Amino acid sequence: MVMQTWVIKVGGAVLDTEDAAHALFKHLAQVSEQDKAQQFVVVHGGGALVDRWLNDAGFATAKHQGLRISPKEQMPYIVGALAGCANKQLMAQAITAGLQPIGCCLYEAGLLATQKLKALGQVGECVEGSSGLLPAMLALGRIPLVSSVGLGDDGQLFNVNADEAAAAIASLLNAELIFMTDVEAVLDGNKQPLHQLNQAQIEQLIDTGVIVGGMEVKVKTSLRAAQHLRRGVYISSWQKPENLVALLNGAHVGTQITP
Ligand SMILES: Nc1ncnc2c1ncn2[C@@H]1O[C@H](COP(=O)(O)OP(=O)(O)O)[C@@H](O)[C@H]1O
Ligand SMILES: CC(=O)N[C@@H](CCC(=O)OP(=O)(O)O)C(=O)O
Repeated sequence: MVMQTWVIKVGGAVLDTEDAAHALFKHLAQVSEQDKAQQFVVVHGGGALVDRWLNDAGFATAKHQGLRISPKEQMPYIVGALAGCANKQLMAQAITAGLQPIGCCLYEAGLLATQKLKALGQVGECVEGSSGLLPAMLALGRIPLVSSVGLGDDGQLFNVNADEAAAAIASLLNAELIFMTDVEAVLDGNKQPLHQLNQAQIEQLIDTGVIVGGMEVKVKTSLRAAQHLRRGVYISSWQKPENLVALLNGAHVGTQITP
């Protein structure tokens, strides 16, 4: 059987809406049950949880072009929130939805991390590692649930943006890539959904301040991934789990970022 692999990135805000992750995983469980030729890797964020944990610990936190500046002393909280709390809470939702997840971070998935830019502290970017375990997990019929915490070959911990982590994993597996965020689509200046975006349109929307913040990282990462994978990448919302099913069935919902 020729398997089609999907990397589904779920924004961490899904944990702040009761039952949202459970509903999303239930839809995924149904598709898995119906179509054995599709396999899934879920990559998750947790930015909102990191905000709360850092605030509770008395730290100020700031972002530079959508990336959280990550000083070394904040890493225990960042790693705890992402690879600990968010990962395990999502596992719980996946299990009760009927899936058999395996929680892990980028290292087990086959990616190493290196420092992105000195000024950003422990913000990492992915480089290919060795002997990733994702194919083995998938062959066992399990769903890898990957946090965006990275490790360097020198043992340093890194905070990788979860959109970038998902794109790196899609590239590693030559997989289809879907971003499930908290908006149904990328919106234009009049808050209307955009169904398709290419490089020139993206640059124009960023230059005019229509696409900002987390969405700027997401569309830039999507464009790079689409160009590398040589196919469209989708952005849709976990608030509409039926959209995920539609995308897995080849329908066109949300925003398609074209190479
Ligand atoms: N043009 C845009 N269209 C849609 N959302 C946008 C746009 N510009 C900025 N955003 C913001 O980006 C957010 C999604 O990015 P982010 O919070 O990083 O999501 P996630 O946590 O799912 O990765 C939206 O909730 C919205 O506030
Ligand atoms: C470097 C960087 O920005 N890391 C992100 C990782 C989590 C993330 O990306 O979470 P969402 O997908 O929920 O936004 C952060 O610390 O917020």
